[in-house]
Amino acid sequence: MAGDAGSIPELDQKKYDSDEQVKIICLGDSAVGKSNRPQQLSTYALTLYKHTATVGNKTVAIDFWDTAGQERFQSMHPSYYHKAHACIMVFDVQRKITYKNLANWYKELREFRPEIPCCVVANKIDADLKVTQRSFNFGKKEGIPFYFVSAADGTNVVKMFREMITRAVEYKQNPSDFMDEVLQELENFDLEEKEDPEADEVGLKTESPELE
Ligand SMILES: Nc1nc2c(ncn2[C@@H]2O[C@H](COP(=O)(O)OP(=O)(O)OP(=O)(O)O)[C@@H](O)[C@H]2O)c(=O)[nH]1
Ligand SMILES: [Mg+2]
Repeated sequence: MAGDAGSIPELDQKKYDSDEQVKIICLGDSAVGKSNRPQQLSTYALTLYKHTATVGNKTVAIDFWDTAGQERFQSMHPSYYHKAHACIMVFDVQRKITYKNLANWYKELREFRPEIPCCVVANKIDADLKVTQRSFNFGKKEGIPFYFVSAADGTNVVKMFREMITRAVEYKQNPSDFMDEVLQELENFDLEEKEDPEADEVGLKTESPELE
């Protein structure tokens, strides 16, 4: 695959310029449950979960971007953030450090995407339901929505995804980010096809799981 990355349609981020395509990214430490799958040696650096939803009277295709591996370096490749319309930040209620690290993830997110909607997800509540009585203040000041979730038993998962999809679509229709608009303008001028420089580094996998 190496050397021919420009021909991988999934990695062509131009598609996110069209009205019907939305990109939502997941951030958070390793093993917080972003992908909700048994621990495995990561073969793929990047997985796109594909989903379609109806928002208003429009059908929208959503790509959920999920990575394995890069989180260990506490930093993501800039292309991960590129053109993202919303971000889901996940921590594990059983591991305090993953909650503390949200601040780092949020800082990096805002460097690349200053205005996109985001939320905080407290995952694995099935392991200890008492945590739902605790209050987690991260993001409160900024008004970032917070969800108690169990990816394992499905609690709040569909609700969270639905709300994030709606917010992503709203953001796309009405970006509050001045830089977004400038970049969009610049891209309209850039008529040349370019090779995707980072595509060599990722193994790509796409999946279409049911959200409900
Ligand atoms: N009890 C419980 N375990 C969960 C839940 N979600 C995920 N897990 C478990 O947590 C472990 C890590 O889950 P992953 O989905 O691999 O976590 P990740 O954040 O995608 O990790 P990386 O891909 O390494 O970044 C696995 O053993 C999952 O089975 C949950 O809601 N409840
Ligand atoms: Mg994962």
